[in-house]
Amino acid sequence: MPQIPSLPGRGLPIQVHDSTTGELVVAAEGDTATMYVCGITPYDATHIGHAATYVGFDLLNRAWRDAGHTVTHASNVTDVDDPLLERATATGVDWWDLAVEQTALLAEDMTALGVVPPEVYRGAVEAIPDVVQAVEALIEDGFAYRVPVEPGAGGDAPELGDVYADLSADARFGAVSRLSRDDMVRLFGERGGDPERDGKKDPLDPLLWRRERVGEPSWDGASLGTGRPGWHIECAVIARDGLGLPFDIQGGGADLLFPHHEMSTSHDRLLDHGFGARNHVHAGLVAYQGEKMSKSRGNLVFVSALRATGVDPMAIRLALLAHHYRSEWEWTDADLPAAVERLERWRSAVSGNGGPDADATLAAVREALANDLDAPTALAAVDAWADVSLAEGRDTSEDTEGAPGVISRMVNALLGVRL
Ligand SMILES: Nc1ncnc2c1ncn2[C@@H]1O[C@H](COS(=O)(=O)NC(=O)[C@@H](N)CS)[C@@H](O)[C@H]1O
Ligand SMILES: [Zn+2]
Repeated sequence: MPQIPSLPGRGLPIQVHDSTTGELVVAAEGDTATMYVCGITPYDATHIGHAATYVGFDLLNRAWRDAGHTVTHASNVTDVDDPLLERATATGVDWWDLAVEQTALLAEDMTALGVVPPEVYRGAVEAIPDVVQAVEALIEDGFAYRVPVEPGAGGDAPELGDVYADLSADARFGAVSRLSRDDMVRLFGERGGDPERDGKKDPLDPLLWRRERVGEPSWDGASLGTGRPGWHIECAVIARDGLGLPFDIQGGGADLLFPHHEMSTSHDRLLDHGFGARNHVHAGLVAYQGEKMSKSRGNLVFVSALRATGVDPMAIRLALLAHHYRSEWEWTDADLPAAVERLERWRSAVSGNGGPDADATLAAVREALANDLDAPTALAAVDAWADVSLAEGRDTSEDTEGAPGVISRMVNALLGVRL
């Protein structure tokens, strides 16, 4: 757990951009601020896209603490899901070994990048008993139904069928993304859904429990029969159990708004008769070589590969912070040298005993972060302080004794950069 230095004074109430309304909202009203940030599907960890999203939400975590909130941050690892099984099969490795190894690599990379670890962190496999209970409750309430599995499916009592959520039970389905039905069906098909499956009441109905298939891992599903959890219900249950409902922020990259956050919010609404996340916040997707950095495309830049070159991970973090968390941007090989240079400047600027007054810079950084986590503006404020501190022949008589200490503690606590 990285130590977060205390700072003089207190930060402002943090406002973030809510994807549903497109407006700035106060991220947390109460003393305890709660956020669920979706974790990785553990293969191809940790690429720059993952890191940009997690550093983005780490800013919210840190700014919330500076504003006086107690933070409960929950997250998951999707350590069983079709893409993971497919990758394990394609590369001839055991899927569970792959999940364990990649989850450890993510943790190592996040630690190196100074990301504060979540208080609640659960794997899909570990959460299966809770998912089973939730799916049984949804069936009980008439909010879920079964679809017969194809002949030859494995497991006991295959006639029990796969379990799907009945979205018609949720009058507010669609309220999160506000997409057209056509867009929903298209995105659902592109991102792990099965709109064309026969026997479903509605093509958008999402899988809650997939019955055992020959060659696939499966677990005891009590009255559901053996099988494994669907994707969206996993996050709905881990968030509900880890944070309680409603929680303040559901977060992730922009590709999770639909279907994943729409569906998991719908499940929580049905499980808790009305609540889910108060607001939904999404990070812009990072591209590389002209396309979104993604596992399916394989155009990936890995944090661990950059670290292996000996570059300071704090420079990687600064390279990410140079872009607003919601912006879509392209990683280029020039990003890192620019960040290394900035890191070196900041380090030499705080190396003296005194320095220009730090209070105005602290206030400017707090104001920038309170305004939808505007890291680029915050970095510019520190750049300005460093420029004065490093200016040739400047008049050091106005120097404030503790200024460099305030700056380095602030850069650490609020930006997560250790100088
Ligand atoms: N190119 C990218 N730029 C920014 N964020 C990205 C990028 N690719 C993936 N992410 C984000 O990284 C996080 C993990 O992505 S993931 O490994 O595919 N895993 C999942 O989306 C699910 N395990 C969430 S429950 C998600 O929030 C996703 O939106
Ligand atoms: Zn999720």
